[in-house]
Amino acid sequence: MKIEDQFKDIDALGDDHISTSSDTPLRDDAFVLNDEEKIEIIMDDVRHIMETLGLDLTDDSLTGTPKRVAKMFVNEIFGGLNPKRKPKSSTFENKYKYGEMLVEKNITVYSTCEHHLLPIVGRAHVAYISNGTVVGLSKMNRIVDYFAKRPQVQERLTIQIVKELQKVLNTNDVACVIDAKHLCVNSRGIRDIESSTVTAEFGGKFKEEIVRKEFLSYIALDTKF
Ligand SMILES: Nc1nc2c(ncn2[C@@H]2O[C@H](COP(=O)(O)OP(=O)(O)OP(=O)(O)O)[C@@H](O)[C@H]2O)c(=O)[nH]1
Ligand SMILES: [Zn+2]
Repeated sequence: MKIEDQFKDIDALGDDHISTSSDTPLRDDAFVLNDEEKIEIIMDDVRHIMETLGLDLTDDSLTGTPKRVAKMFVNEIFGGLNPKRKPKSSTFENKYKYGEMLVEKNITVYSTCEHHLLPIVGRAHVAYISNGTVVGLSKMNRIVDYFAKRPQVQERLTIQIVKELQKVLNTNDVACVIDAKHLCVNSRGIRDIESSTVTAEFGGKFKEEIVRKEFLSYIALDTKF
């Protein structure tokens, strides 16, 4: 597929092409290969890593691992790199004139640290104040999951979720707090199993102290996983 054609696809999905610092750093040719082609190449790469480590890939427990890992990378844990997987967010008119903030808390986050390719596991709490548009609740879970399914740093994940919801809801009044454990900190390196990381992005009215405090009061008791 020609690069211009890929961009047509992405345009159809409503992605911006002016890359900003909160965008995942992608190469210009990121979508030249299709998913099947990527799986074939990654399979060879994983096999190479395993053989270099001295593993015997003829063992019946190991023989399927390269293909399994390649499929998992492309279709699952890094599936959110492909804009074709971006969830379509159904929105509705706020006919009932609900004027307070809506908070969806304890959204499960499974992501992958882009520095070590180890899991990030936690909870996202998302809030918005309607500007006349309402989004289906599950779409917020789907947006969190879509951006989580990329190599990530937690700061960028938090910002990407807020920016996407601001676009979907046509308002700046969106906030997200994520509390997550990074296995690169918990299971290796410093091996601090207790620590977790909190990141926050407050847009529009959520920058006002009183609004921010209300949001934080709703989630305060639930930052657990
Ligand atoms: N800011 C930020 N840092 C992260 C995130 N995930 C992992 N890191 C950090 O990225 C850093 C990478 O630092 P390096 O010194 O290159 O890696 P390292 O030698 O494996 O470091 P140690 O983990 O301290 O052993 C580490 O300090 C990680 O804890 C994240 O989401 N945000
Ligand atoms: Zn890491």
